[in-house]
Amino acid sequence: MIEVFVAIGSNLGNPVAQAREAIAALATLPESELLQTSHLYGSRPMGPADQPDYVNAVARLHTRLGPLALLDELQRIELAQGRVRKDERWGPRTLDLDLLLYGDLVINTERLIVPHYGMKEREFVLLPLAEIAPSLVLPCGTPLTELVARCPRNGLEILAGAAGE
Ligand SMILES: Nc1ncnc2c1ncn2[C@@H]1O[C@H](COP(=O)(O)OP(=O)(O)OP(=O)(O)O)[C@@H](O)[C@H]1O
Ligand SMILES: Nc1nc2c(c(=O)[nH]1)N=C(CO)CN2
Repeated sequence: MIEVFVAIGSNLGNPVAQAREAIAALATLPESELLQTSHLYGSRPMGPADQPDYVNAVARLHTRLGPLALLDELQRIELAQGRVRKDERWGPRTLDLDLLLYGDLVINTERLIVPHYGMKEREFVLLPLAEIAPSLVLPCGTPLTELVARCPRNGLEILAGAAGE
Protein backbone atom coordinates (compact mmCIF):
# COMPACT_ATOMS: atom_id res chain seq x y z
CA MET A 1 0.00 0.00 0.00
CA ILE A 2 1.20 3.50 -0.87
CA GLU A 3 0.41 6.47 1.37
CA VAL A 4 -1.25 9.29 -0.56
CA PHE A 5 -2.65 12.70 0.31
CA VAL A 6 -5.61 14.25 -1.53
CA ALA A 7 -6.67 17.91 -1.29
CA ILE A 8 -10.39 18.70 -1.31
CA GLY A 9 -11.78 22.11 -2.33
CA SER A 10 -15.28 23.46 -2.96
CA ASN A 11 -16.92 26.88 -3.16
CA LEU A 12 -20.27 26.18 -4.85
CA GLY A 13 -23.44 24.28 -3.98
CA ASN A 14 -23.09 23.99 -0.17
CA PRO A 15 -19.31 23.54 0.04
CA VAL A 16 -19.35 21.90 3.50
CA ALA A 17 -21.77 19.23 2.22
CA GLN A 18 -19.72 18.84 -1.00
CA ALA A 19 -16.52 18.30 0.99
CA ARG A 20 -18.19 15.73 3.26
CA GLU A 21 -19.69 13.95 0.27
CA ALA A 22 -16.25 13.81 -1.33
CA ILE A 23 -14.78 12.35 1.85
CA ALA A 24 -17.51 9.69 1.87
CA ALA A 25 -16.66 8.90 -1.77
CA LEU A 26 -12.93 8.65 -0.99
CA ALA A 27 -13.82 6.11 1.70
CA THR A 28 -15.28 3.83 -1.00
CA LEU A 29 -12.38 3.96 -3.50
CA PRO A 30 -11.34 0.53 -4.81
CA GLU A 31 -8.12 -1.01 -3.48
CA SER A 32 -7.82 1.87 -1.05
CA GLU A 33 -8.43 2.76 2.57
CA LEU A 34 -9.28 6.23 3.88
CA LEU A 35 -7.14 6.66 6.99
CA GLN A 36 -7.62 10.20 8.17
CA THR A 37 -9.21 13.52 7.24
CA SER A 38 -8.38 17.02 8.46
CA HIS A 39 -11.00 19.42 9.74
CA LEU A 40 -12.84 21.43 7.11
CA TYR A 41 -11.20 24.84 6.73
CA GLY A 42 -12.73 28.08 5.47
CA SER A 43 -10.38 29.90 3.09
CA ARG A 44 -10.33 33.05 0.99
CA PRO A 45 -10.28 32.44 -2.75
CA MET A 46 -6.92 32.23 -4.45
CA GLY A 47 -7.34 33.68 -7.96
CA PRO A 48 -10.37 35.76 -8.97
CA ALA A 49 -11.69 37.54 -5.85
CA ASP A 50 -15.31 37.73 -7.12
CA GLN A 51 -16.15 34.18 -6.07
CA PRO A 52 -17.35 32.64 -2.78
CA ASP A 53 -14.93 31.57 -0.04
CA TYR A 54 -13.74 27.96 -0.25
CA VAL A 55 -14.00 24.99 2.05
CA ASN A 56 -10.76 22.99 2.00
CA ALA A 57 -9.53 19.80 3.62
CA VAL A 58 -6.89 17.10 3.13
CA ALA A 59 -7.37 13.33 3.31
CA ARG A 60 -4.78 10.59 3.90
CA LEU A 61 -5.30 7.23 2.22
CA HIS A 62 -3.51 3.97 1.59
CA THR A 63 -3.96 2.68 -1.94
CA ARG A 64 -2.87 -0.02 -4.36
CA LEU A 65 -4.13 2.02 -7.32
CA GLY A 66 -1.43 3.44 -9.57
CA PRO A 67 -1.17 7.24 -9.76
CA LEU A 68 -3.15 7.58 -13.00
CA ALA A 69 -5.82 5.12 -11.90
CA LEU A 70 -6.17 7.14 -8.70
CA LEU A 71 -6.42 10.40 -10.71
CA ASP A 72 -9.15 8.76 -12.83
CA GLU A 73 -11.06 7.94 -9.64
CA LEU A 74 -10.65 11.49 -8.28
CA GLN A 75 -11.92 12.99 -11.54
CA ARG A 76 -14.83 10.55 -11.55
CA ILE A 77 -15.84 11.80 -8.08
CA GLU A 78 -15.49 15.43 -9.23
CA LEU A 79 -17.83 14.78 -12.15
CA ALA A 80 -20.29 12.83 -9.99
CA GLN A 81 -20.54 15.91 -7.76
CA GLY A 82 -21.45 18.20 -10.62
CA ARG A 83 -18.02 19.54 -11.53
CA VAL A 84 -18.20 21.47 -14.81
CA ARG A 85 -14.84 22.24 -16.39
CA LYS A 86 -14.58 25.90 -17.43
CA ASP A 87 -11.81 27.87 -19.07
CA GLU A 88 -11.42 30.42 -16.27
CA ARG A 89 -8.26 29.75 -14.28
CA TRP A 90 -8.92 29.22 -10.58
CA GLY A 91 -12.65 29.87 -11.03
CA PRO A 92 -15.41 28.57 -8.72
CA ARG A 93 -16.23 24.83 -8.59
CA THR A 94 -18.45 22.38 -6.75
CA LEU A 95 -15.50 20.07 -6.15
CA ASP A 96 -11.78 19.95 -6.80
CA LEU A 97 -9.73 16.92 -5.83
CA ASP A 98 -5.97 17.26 -6.23
CA LEU A 99 -3.46 14.47 -5.73
CA LEU A 100 -0.87 16.14 -3.49
CA LEU A 101 1.52 13.29 -2.77
CA TYR A 102 1.81 9.69 -3.91
CA GLY A 103 4.31 8.15 -1.51
CA ASP A 104 7.70 9.61 -2.36
CA LEU A 105 7.09 9.43 -6.09
CA VAL A 106 7.92 12.40 -8.32
CA ILE A 107 5.78 12.50 -11.47
CA ASN A 108 6.03 15.07 -14.26
CA THR A 109 3.71 14.12 -17.09
CA GLU A 110 1.20 16.12 -19.09
CA ARG A 111 -1.73 14.74 -17.10
CA LEU A 112 -0.23 14.46 -13.67
CA ILE A 113 2.33 16.45 -11.69
CA VAL A 114 3.16 15.07 -8.22
CA PRO A 115 3.89 16.59 -5.74
CA HIS A 116 1.06 18.94 -6.78
CA TYR A 117 2.75 22.02 -8.25
CA GLY A 118 0.94 24.55 -6.02
CA MET A 119 0.97 22.77 -2.68
CA LYS A 120 4.10 24.42 -1.26
CA GLU A 121 2.57 27.91 -1.30
CA ARG A 122 -1.12 27.27 -0.55
CA GLU A 123 -2.15 27.82 3.07
CA PHE A 124 -5.42 25.93 2.43
CA VAL A 125 -3.35 22.83 1.56
CA LEU A 126 -0.38 23.14 3.94
CA LEU A 127 -2.32 23.74 7.18
CA PRO A 128 -4.84 20.87 6.79
CA LEU A 129 -1.98 18.61 5.66
CA ALA A 130 0.09 19.56 8.71
CA GLU A 131 -2.90 18.81 10.94
CA ILE A 132 -2.93 15.15 9.88
CA ALA A 133 0.76 14.65 8.99
CA PRO A 134 2.81 17.05 11.11
CA SER A 135 6.13 15.26 10.61
CA LEU A 136 5.79 14.83 6.84
CA VAL A 137 8.87 15.45 4.70
CA LEU A 138 8.32 16.16 1.00
CA PRO A 139 10.12 14.06 -1.65
CA CYS A 140 12.46 17.04 -2.24
CA GLY A 141 13.59 16.75 1.41
CA THR A 142 11.80 19.86 2.72
CA PRO A 143 9.97 19.31 6.01
CA LEU A 144 6.31 20.34 5.91
CA THR A 145 6.85 22.38 9.10
CA GLU A 146 9.26 24.64 7.20
CA LEU A 147 6.66 25.39 4.51
CA VAL A 148 3.95 25.98 7.13
CA ALA A 149 6.20 28.37 9.09
CA ARG A 150 6.69 30.69 6.12
CA CYS A 151 3.13 30.50 4.73
CA PRO A 152 0.78 33.48 5.32
CA ARG A 153 -2.55 32.28 6.75
CA ASN A 154 -4.75 34.63 4.63
CA GLY A 155 -7.60 34.30 7.11
CA LEU A 156 -7.69 30.49 6.99
CA GLU A 157 -9.89 29.12 9.81
CA ILE A 158 -11.20 25.79 11.04
CA LEU A 159 -14.91 25.58 10.20
CA ALA A 160 -16.11 22.14 11.21
CA GLY A 161 -15.21 18.49 11.55
CA ALA A 162 -14.95 16.33 8.46
CA ALA A 163 -17.85 14.10 9.46
CA GLY A 164 -20.26 16.74 10.74
CA GLU A 165 -19.32 16.60 14.41
N1 LIG B 1 -1.44 16.39 -8.87
C1 LIG B 1 -2.53 16.60 -9.63
N2 LIG B 1 -3.78 16.42 -9.12
C2 LIG B 1 -4.88 16.64 -9.89
N3 LIG B 1 -4.85 17.03 -11.18
C3 LIG B 1 -3.63 17.22 -11.73
C4 LIG B 1 -2.43 17.01 -10.99
N4 LIG B 1 -1.36 17.27 -11.81
C5 LIG B 1 -1.86 17.61 -12.98
N5 LIG B 1 -3.21 17.59 -12.96
C6 LIG B 1 -4.03 17.94 -14.11
O1 LIG B 1 -4.56 19.22 -13.91
C7 LIG B 1 -5.69 19.31 -14.75
C8 LIG B 1 -6.50 20.54 -14.41
O2 LIG B 1 -6.95 20.44 -13.10
P1 LIG B 1 -7.94 21.52 -12.53
O3 LIG B 1 -8.87 22.03 -13.58
O4 LIG B 1 -8.57 20.92 -11.30
O5 LIG B 1 -6.94 22.71 -12.12
P2 LIG B 1 -7.27 23.78 -11.07
O6 LIG B 1 -7.69 23.06 -9.82
O7 LIG B 1 -8.22 24.77 -11.66
O8 LIG B 1 -5.92 24.55 -10.79
P3 LIG B 1 -4.71 24.05 -9.91
O9 LIG B 1 -4.14 22.86 -10.65
O10 LIG B 1 -3.78 25.23 -9.87
O11 LIG B 1 -5.22 23.67 -8.54
C9 LIG B 1 -6.37 17.97 -14.58
O12 LIG B 1 -7.12 17.62 -15.71
C10 LIG B 1 -5.20 16.99 -14.36
O13 LIG B 1 -4.93 16.21 -15.49
N1 LIG C 1 -9.00 29.19 -1.08
C1 LIG C 1 -9.00 28.47 -2.22
N2 LIG C 1 -8.89 29.09 -3.40
C2 LIG C 1 -8.89 28.36 -4.55
C3 LIG C 1 -9.00 26.95 -4.51
C4 LIG C 1 -9.13 26.33 -3.25
O1 LIG C 1 -9.25 25.09 -3.15
N3 LIG C 1 -9.12 27.12 -2.12
N4 LIG C 1 -9.01 26.23 -5.66
C5 LIG C 1 -8.91 26.84 -6.82
C6 LIG C 1 -8.89 26.03 -8.03
O2 LIG C 1 -7.88 25.10 -8.00
C7 LIG C 1 -8.81 28.29 -6.96
N5 LIG C 1 -8.78 28.99 -5.74
